[in-house]
Amino acid sequence: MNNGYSKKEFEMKLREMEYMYHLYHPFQQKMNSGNFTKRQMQGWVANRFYYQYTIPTKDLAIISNNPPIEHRRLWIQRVKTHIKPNGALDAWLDLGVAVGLSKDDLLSFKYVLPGVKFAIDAYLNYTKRSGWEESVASSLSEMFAIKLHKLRLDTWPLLYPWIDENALLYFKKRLNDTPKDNIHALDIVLNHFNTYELQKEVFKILKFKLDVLWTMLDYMYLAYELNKEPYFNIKNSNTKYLIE
Ligand SMILES: O=C(O)c1cc(C(=O)O)c2c(n1)C(=O)C(=O)c1cc(C(=O)O)[nH]c1-2
Repeated sequence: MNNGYSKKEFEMKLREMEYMYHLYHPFQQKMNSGNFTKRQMQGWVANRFYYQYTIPTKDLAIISNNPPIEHRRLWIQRVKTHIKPNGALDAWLDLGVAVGLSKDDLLSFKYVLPGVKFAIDAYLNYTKRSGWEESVASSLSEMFAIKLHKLRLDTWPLLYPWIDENALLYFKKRLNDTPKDNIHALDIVLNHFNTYELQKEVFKILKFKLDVLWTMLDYMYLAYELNKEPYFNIKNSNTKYLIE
């Protein structure tokens, strides 16, 4: 074992960590079962937009940490798929409009809860100060996202018929791009982290990322399920995180 897991075993161990994925968070489970109110859907879409918006910045931070040219070439594609015209970010803005928000609402980030922002910023800051291979490892939670994107595409038209089906394009796009992104990221991680000590580090990194995703939903649950947004108990606090 001191020599580390084989690539196959290592990948299996990483995939086993799926049980902590935000798929199993009660807020996400409520969304998946079709029981979200319109306000909860709006809250999720507006808060998640900050994640979407940060992802390409995070990918540029990875590139700024000097991966070899062949990896830079591939990694820059991730940035492009998100920020190009009619790319993933535009698709998420369309989703926002379909759930009753304006693009300006999303781009102002006025509904982003502080706890959600702190969690996402922690991810971005991690990639700014870590080696590029470590940061690539932190993207691996995306291996588990494919199931979620597919589930939303399959079930939302029935569960949430008030959302225009064309606005689900974001999930279609990610279903197309995520498998390619995952193969590249996993290839880097499996090759680079090739001793037990290094592999143990990757388990910690992936757990950190799972914590980021779970924590985002904790704060949304507090605000949109339990109605305890920041300063909720303070009279005249004039809180601006709530969506009417
Ligand atoms: O809807 C989801 O549950 C989900 C999760 C994740 C993830 O696990 O980080 C990503 C995405 N979606 C996603 O759409 C996306 O573009 C993405 C990029 C990354 C990353 O860390 O580089 N994660 C995710």
